[in-house]
Amino acid sequence: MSAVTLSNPSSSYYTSSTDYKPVKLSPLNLTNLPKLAPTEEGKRLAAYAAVDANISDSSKVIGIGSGSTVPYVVERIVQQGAALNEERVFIPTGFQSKELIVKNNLVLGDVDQYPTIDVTIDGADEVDNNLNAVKGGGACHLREKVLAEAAKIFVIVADERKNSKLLGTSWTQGVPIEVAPFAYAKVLKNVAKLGSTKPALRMGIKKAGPVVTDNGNFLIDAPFGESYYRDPKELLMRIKMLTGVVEVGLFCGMAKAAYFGYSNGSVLIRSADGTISEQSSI
Ligand SMILES: O=C(CO)[C@H](O)[C@H](O)COP(=O)(O)O
Repeated sequence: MSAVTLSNPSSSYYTSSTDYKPVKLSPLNLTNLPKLAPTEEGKRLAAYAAVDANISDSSKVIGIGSGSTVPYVVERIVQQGAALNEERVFIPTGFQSKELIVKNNLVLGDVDQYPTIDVTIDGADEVDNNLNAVKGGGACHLREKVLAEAAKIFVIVADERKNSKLLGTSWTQGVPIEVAPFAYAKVLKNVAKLGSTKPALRMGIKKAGPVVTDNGNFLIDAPFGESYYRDPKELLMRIKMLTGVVEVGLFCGMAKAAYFGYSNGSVLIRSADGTISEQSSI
């Protein structure tokens, strides 16, 4: 992979800010890695950059999130070496990440044993300019939120398609809401009253009937108009107050940073303190 520096990125490409002045970080050295399709390349870049910057020798309890970018997170952690990883415990956010941990011979733990996690790295469906995220496209957001909240450092990794100014721009299927099964019809009515356009029970593919989460619950996808996404925290609180709702896939004010991998070989890093950094790769 050749070194790419985005010398003059269009501001709207990355951020709504017109005075886009990224801090340039030293390049990621990724020589001798197999070539991937462009989007996969972006996911791998984001994951590797996030692991390198956030998982150090002193990170002993690590939360592993869900989604298509997370296998690259585990791949990079494994590359840190068996000696370091033998001293670590890995906490999964669901079936997929549990499998990743076990198949890579990492030590499996759970959040009830380790209610304080050093670092959790997770994917997202969409992230806005203020690091608010929609999660739950993979139906794991209850455990994901517990692990994000338990973590001293919570970091999001994704490819460039997830980088938005405002939630609801690219992720149009709505806010994922985990609900107690017997209450789903009532919650559907009540999210509609809150202003959701066409909320729907998420149905299984290759399974008759609704998606059932790892916690035995159902999911509602509740789309909202643009104005609601301008204050995602308010929207989160209003949905969370509905009786029967177990957890809402809006993560507000939780992430320390989001790493977006671009198919041109660069990573954009948005931090909670407002810093925007850019890392190329060689
Ligand atoms: O929140 C999630 C699961 O609940 C995932 O992190 C999110 O859906 C991203 O998945 P992918 O990388 O496969 O698009």
